[in-house]
Amino acid sequence: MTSYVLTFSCLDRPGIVAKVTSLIAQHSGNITSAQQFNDPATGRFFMRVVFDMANVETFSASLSSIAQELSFDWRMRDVAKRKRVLILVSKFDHCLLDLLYRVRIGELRMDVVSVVSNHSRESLKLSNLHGATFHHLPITRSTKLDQELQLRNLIEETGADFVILARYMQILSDSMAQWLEGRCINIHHSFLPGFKGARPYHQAHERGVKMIGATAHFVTGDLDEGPIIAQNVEPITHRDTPAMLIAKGRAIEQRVLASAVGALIEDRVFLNGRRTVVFD
Ligand SMILES: Nc1nc2c(c(=O)[nH]1)N[C@@H](CN(C=O)c1ccc(C(=O)N[C@@H](CCC(=O)O)C(=O)O)cc1)CN2
Repeated sequence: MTSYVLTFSCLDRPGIVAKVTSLIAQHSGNITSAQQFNDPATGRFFMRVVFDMANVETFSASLSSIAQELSFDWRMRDVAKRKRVLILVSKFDHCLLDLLYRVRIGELRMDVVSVVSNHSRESLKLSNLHGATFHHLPITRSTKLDQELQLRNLIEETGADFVILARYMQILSDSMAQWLEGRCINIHHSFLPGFKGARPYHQAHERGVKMIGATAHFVTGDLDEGPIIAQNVEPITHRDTPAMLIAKGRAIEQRVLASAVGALIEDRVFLNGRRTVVFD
């Protein structure tokens, strides 16, 4: 018996759940988890179903015809098939190392196919990458498009399902962001929409806020504007200098990114226009 996760979304109407769950039962499947959301704002319906089934081929064929009838966009995969992830990092490696540690202890069940940086491995003092290959792709304003072409080739060669910007401090071009639509996420070191840009902790200190946070979001051509997947905050005080905010922020960034990556690789995240649906 194999465990599968099926995710789909479509325009909402009566009978969708009944059709899909009956089809699973007709093919001797056993549903072990089911979550759904009807968005009154967009009229869209979202569902994630995990089920055990011996022979999925005939089920998949029948589901295709229902999908055509209900014009829904669906994906299904064997739960045991691990997602392949490429991680981009610049100078600060705390989010990268946290993800690699969570993979090593089995918390994040994914394969890190490559770690890519615009800085050299020596300058990053990156010792143990737990088996992931490292690629140094330097970038300047004049070499940006060439560098992005190298990055595209690497993403294709490694068969990465997702790209994670784990404090990668270069802005991806519109064409690169478009090519990676729905499969590239970034950890921004502020509670968006506040303090976009490269130096959010200094902006936060300047503004005198009493909470700082971090935001994991899909990457789009609009800087720090992509659909949000996860956020978290922590209180700070007038005693916190920008350097102390940067230090306090590391742990927030790490847990917010890990939460978003976990949801992504378990197919619990749906794009819903400028927003997301994230099932527990
Ligand atoms: N197309 C996108 N690319 C990136 C996004 C995004 O949302 N869309 N997020 C950034 C990450 N980021 C904040 O989270 C960020 C990174 C870099 C900058 C910035 O101004 N960079 C300067 C250069 C800075 C440097 O060299 O240190 C620049 O590129 O001119 C702002 C925000 C990752 N990419």
